[in-house]
Amino acid sequence: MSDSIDPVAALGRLRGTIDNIDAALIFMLAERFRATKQVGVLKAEHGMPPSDPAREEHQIARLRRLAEEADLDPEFAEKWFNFVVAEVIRHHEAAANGEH
Ligand SMILES: C=C(O[C@@H]1C=C(C(=O)O)C=C[C@H]1O)C(=O)O
Repeated sequence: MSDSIDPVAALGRLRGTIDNIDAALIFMLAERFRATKQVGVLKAEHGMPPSDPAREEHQIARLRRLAEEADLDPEFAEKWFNFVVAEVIRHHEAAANGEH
């Protein structure tokens, strides 16, 4: 019966799950940036442009498909991707300017 649920305990359990997911996201983002920073160095060393719009277009299409499958708003998935890529490009430009 829902009356027998302790709402404070339920909130605590859900927040524990949220905190674990937030921690996993931070670790995954750190790994992603570790990889993209290496891409930035590679591009800087070989005179390649920081951004690759064709690659990004493919990634966005793929992420939107995955988001739909996962019942996540594809618009949000695209916004998240563009937010992360903007930071990646900033790193790549810094690497190209010898700031790494
Ligand atoms: C990491 C790269 O550089 C940029 C950043 C991307 C990303 O963060 O996924 C994708 C394409 C590029 O605009 C790459 O070219 O693979």
